[in-house]
Amino acid sequence: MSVVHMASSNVDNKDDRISRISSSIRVIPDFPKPGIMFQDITTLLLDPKAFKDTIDLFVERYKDKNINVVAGVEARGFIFGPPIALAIGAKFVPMRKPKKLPGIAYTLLVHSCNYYNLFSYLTYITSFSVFVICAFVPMTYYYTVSERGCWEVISEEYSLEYGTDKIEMHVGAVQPGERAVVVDDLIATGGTLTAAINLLERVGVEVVECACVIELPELKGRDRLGEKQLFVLVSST
Ligand SMILES: O=P(O)(O)OC[C@H]1O[C@H](OP(=O)(O)OP(=O)(O)O)[C@H](O)[C@@H]1O
Ligand SMILES: Nc1ncnc2[nH]cnc12
Repeated sequence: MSVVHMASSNVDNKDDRISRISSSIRVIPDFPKPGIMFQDITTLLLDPKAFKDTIDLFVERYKDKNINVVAGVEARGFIFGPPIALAIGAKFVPMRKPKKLPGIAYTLLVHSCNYYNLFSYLTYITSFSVFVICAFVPMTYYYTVSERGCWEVISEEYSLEYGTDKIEMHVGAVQPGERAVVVDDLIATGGTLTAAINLLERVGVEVVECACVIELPELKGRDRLGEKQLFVLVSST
């Protein structure tokens, strides 16, 4: 296995926590596709000191910045985001992969995909009508009149180093004017973080910064974020 050396990026080079974090990340060549040097953070999680140092460095940066929301991108942002959110007294908002969050649009979609022949179609029409009367109307009332907004899901598509994907968020999870940090394990092309920023900004949230453990500078994800600040602990060289 070839070793990719990591160098500290945004944080103080003299902080010896960085070298421990850096050396705890395993690099796996040709995964999941030939040519990809996969940065595997599962080995960082096996080292409690490196894991704690990682969280501490983010907490030190964000604890006095009046952050209300830590948004974590599925899946690996769900590992680093929650401990940061708890430590700085912010809420954690999961940005999920498609069809994981309950929402009106997906309930209808799932029903329409399951009916193929005429009998089933009639059954579908009947069940759909019952669904509209029994569920849709109260649900619409629930999220428009009650102002909870919990059922509305918004999504953004994005391209990756090795494919395309989509992330989704519940609209009612955040409020206009709240201040957010978006957390993920790694920035490559910047597509994922850009999609997360777009989702939050569409509902009026101020994205203060993005925070990642690892940056792959060759893929120029930082450029894709434009003016948005990016804080990373280690950078591949
Ligand atoms: O900067 P980008 O080019 O957008 O790539 C970075 C994203 O890629 C990885 O996730 P992946 O999509 O592989 O999903 P996973 O965490 O569910 O494995 C990583 O955890 C980031 O979320
Ligand atoms: N090289 C890489 N290693 C780990 N996760 C990634 N996501 C996108 N590129 C990646």
